[in-house]
Amino acid sequence: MSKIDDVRVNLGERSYTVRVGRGLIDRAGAEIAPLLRRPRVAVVSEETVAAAQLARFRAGLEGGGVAMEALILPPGEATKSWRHLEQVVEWLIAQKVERGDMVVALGGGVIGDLVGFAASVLRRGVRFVQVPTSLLAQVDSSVGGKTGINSPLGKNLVGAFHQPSLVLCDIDALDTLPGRDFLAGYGEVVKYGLLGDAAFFDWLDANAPAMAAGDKDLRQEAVRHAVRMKADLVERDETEQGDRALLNLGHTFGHALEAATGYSDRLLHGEGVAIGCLLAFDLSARLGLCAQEAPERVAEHLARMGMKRRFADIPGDLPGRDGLIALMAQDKKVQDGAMRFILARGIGEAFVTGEVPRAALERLLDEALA
Ligand SMILES: NC(=O)c1ccc[n+]([C@@H]2O[C@H](COP(=O)([O-])OP(=O)(O)OC[C@H]3O[C@@H](n4cnc5c(N)ncnc54)[C@H](O)[C@@H]3O)[C@@H](O)[C@H]2O)c1
Ligand SMILES: O=C(O)C(=O)C[C@@H](O)[C@H](O)[C@H](O)COP(=O)(O)O
Ligand SMILES: [Zn+2]
Repeated sequence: MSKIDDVRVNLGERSYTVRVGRGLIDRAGAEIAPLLRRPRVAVVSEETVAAAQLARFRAGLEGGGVAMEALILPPGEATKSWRHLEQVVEWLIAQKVERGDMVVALGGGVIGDLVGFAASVLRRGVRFVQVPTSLLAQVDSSVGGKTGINSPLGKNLVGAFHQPSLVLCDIDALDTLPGRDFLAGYGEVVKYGLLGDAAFFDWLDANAPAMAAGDKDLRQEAVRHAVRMKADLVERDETEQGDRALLNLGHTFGHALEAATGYSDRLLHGEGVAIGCLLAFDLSARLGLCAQEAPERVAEHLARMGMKRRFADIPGDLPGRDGLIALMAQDKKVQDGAMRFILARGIGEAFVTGEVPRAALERLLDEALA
């Protein structure tokens, strides 16, 4: 058996382990069974992931003596909706999932966020296991307990904090992930270096091309490192009263762009995050908070990885500057009606601030839209 990295998320009675390694789906039953009161689970996934990974997951469960029923939803961001939340909750009720039972989210961040939220409201809260199958879900969305759905007015505006009981990050699952989705997930990976770990950014600068090309040891190391960084922030600030907001680097811009593009495949979440991170560094340099060299390095890195980094890389029309600012004003970091941003003093040195003059924001967006 190849090496498994265990990252513990210490949150008192809500503590859990994130297991990172190869082959975890193939032995899902053995991994999950110790948590079960009876040997069955309710699995929610989506069509693309089910085609690629469900047979493996079912065999893995059965190998450990665990039976399953599955609900398969449509893929894509639009599934994080009221309609599909109702569908999941009603299906779980019809399956007679009890308070002591376990729900499993098998998929990317869309399924993890939706199913985690359904689990948080079902019978006032049932336990769930995250089996993240996208890079983004492995490094970010499966850890930390943020669950929810989108509103047409903004991303993740309806949701709950509900921590999983176990997270299984199977690096082999990434074999079937399309390249565009791998790079979108990489947007969240590089975010960790940018927000708080310049040495990790340097490591990514050297290793990310090989990682994207398929090197599994590098993938495992990147996932482990990112999960450890996220666990540290979540342990310090579970419900985002302070430092956890650093994980939102790039998201004030990115979420507005996702809403503006109708949560469609014009822009994936991680793509919006990458564009948003570059904007945050650009704004930081314009405000004299960091050297101009910092956004230049970020732009060069994203370009070398073949990632979207400008508004012009998003197909179709975008709203004007004021329309984008109106969408940004729905951000959950808004306090007393004022927007707050994650800016940076350099690579790896992000901080939260409410002090961004409106004129600077307008100039930034005008130039980005030109
Ligand atoms: N809760 C959090 O802390 C948190 C953190 C970051 C992002 N998010 C949310 O996560 C979502 C984005 O997650 P995502 O990028 O995983 O999107 P996703 O769930 O839509 O998955 C991306 C694409 O990859 C496909 N896919 C996933 N795993 C696959 C596999 N192994 N093989 C083949 N195809 C596979 C999916 O079908 C989909 O088309 C957004 O809604 C975002 O808001 C939440
Ligand atoms: O876990 C967090 O905290 C994050 O901010 C991680 C983000 O990558 C993620 O996209 C999160 O869902 C955004 O949170 P939101 O509160 O801005 O909706
Ligand atoms: Zn994100």
